[in-house]
Amino acid sequence: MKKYIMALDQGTTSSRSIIFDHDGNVVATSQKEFTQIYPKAGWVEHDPMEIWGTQSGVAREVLEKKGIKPSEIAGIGITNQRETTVVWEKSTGKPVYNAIVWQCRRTANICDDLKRRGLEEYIRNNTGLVVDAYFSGTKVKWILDNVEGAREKAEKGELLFGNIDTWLIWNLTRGKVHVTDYSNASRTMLFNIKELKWDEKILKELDIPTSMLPEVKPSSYVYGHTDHETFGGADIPISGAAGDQQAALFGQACFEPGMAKNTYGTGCFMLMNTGDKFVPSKNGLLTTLAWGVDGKVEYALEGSIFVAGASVQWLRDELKIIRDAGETEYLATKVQDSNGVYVVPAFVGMGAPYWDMYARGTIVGLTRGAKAEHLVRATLESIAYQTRDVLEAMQDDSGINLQALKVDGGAVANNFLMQFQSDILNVDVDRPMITETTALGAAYLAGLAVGFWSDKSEIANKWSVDRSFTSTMEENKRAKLYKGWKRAVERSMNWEEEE
Ligand SMILES: Nc1ncnc2c1ncn2[C@@H]1O[C@H](COP(=O)(O)OP(=O)(O)O)[C@@H](O)[C@H]1O
Ligand SMILES: O=P(O)(O)OC[C@H](O)CO
Repeated sequence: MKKYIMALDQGTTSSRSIIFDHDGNVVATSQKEFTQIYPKAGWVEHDPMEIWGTQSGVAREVLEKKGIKPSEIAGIGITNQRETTVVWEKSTGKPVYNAIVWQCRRTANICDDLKRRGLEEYIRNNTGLVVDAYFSGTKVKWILDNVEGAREKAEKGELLFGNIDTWLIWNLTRGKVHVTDYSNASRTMLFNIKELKWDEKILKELDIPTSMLPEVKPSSYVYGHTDHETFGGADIPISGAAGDQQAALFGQACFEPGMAKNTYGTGCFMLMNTGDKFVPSKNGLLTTLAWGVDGKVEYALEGSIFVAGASVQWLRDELKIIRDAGETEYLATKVQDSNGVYVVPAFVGMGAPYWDMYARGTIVGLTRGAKAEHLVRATLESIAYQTRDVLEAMQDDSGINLQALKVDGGAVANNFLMQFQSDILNVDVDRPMITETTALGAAYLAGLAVGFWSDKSEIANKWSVDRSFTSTMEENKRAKLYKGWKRAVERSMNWEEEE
């Protein structure tokens, strides 16, 4: 009897594996951080072999932890940091270069060139995305243009491209399956989300051979089975895949148009389900595919914030003023306010709604009395302010005023942040019982494909709230604080100069 679903959650800073039971409860978790590679300012890479090594390692470890047999797993759901680009050799499975991470800014000049050539509108209308170094398309071009011999091999059909979902499925099946799902495809800037196919015009403009691209499939679908050697003899169906932010939208049961969630991880990503409609944004949001389920695709509006929890890691790893992320809550509440200090964590430029590849981080409002606690508090507050920026854009684009925002991700453990978030939005913030909604969403997608769960309504019934945060801040104060944030953002924009 199959009792469980396994989710593989390959995030920006760690690989996680979580086992869920039929009630959607977490049975066991295993997690491993991996190396962040910063070869130059603004560049970010990962080692694809380390990604595979940590991810397959935690998958085996989580089974061992509870003595669960692979044969008890009904299906595996994959969810992943999106946009991060791997190119590898078809014959050997060897990457030709490190994975270029979504945060990496190295292709800003390729993007500027696309803009100069007047392609911005075409790209926005057909992929739903803004032209930015964030997405995979220009990263693939960079690899083909800069890695010796890569372009010739690609043209001979010897190289494959994939985001992390594709890379993991390729390895789990030992090179048998080269696929992606609609949600991940929609983040490449190469996929036409209206026609649901790879966009020939963009591929031509970026000089990317079609033979490198994975086949695009639904998000709840049996792509293949684990190879015998990967899971000690078991052929487990790999039956779900979605980009981590879309998976979180699914895990939060945001199945109806107008339902939204915000995930606080390395970055912060707010997505609103817009049903079967491609809703264009006039406020700097993205239009993206939420998933392909039940024989159709659904769309979402997205506000992507590049740095959220990562700024807390910066306090820990670079400034060394905290030892662990959890300490920030205590330190932030030791002071009344941020003492006029604003931190704008534009470490890798600014995403929605500003889209400035040349913005860089800044701290403003320092006085002689500014203490470490103020800096910690201002860092947490910056996460909430950025969220307000995208919420305002989203309400305007969708014409829907949110009554409550569902939240999830590692940083929602921080009660100060959640309260300040509600205060600065003047919207209730609902934290669910299970905050591992990214993994849960992937598990649901996988479970639906193999009949472990029957339909979306069965899943929707499992969602329950842990704690609701309601604003207690006066409107005057809210407006004053937010005005200061907008001024601070202006100071950080257009800072880095093109080489
Ligand atoms: N109590 C906390 N307060 C603030 N930030 C936190 C807290 N706990 C974790 N974080 C932040 O949350 C992030 C981890 O969340 P997670 O959802 O695992 O991210 P990801 O999937 O992007 O790797 C880290 O960037 C970390 O700094
Ligand atoms: O790894 P996370 O959770 O920060 O998510 C990264 C996003 O998918 C990038 O688009």
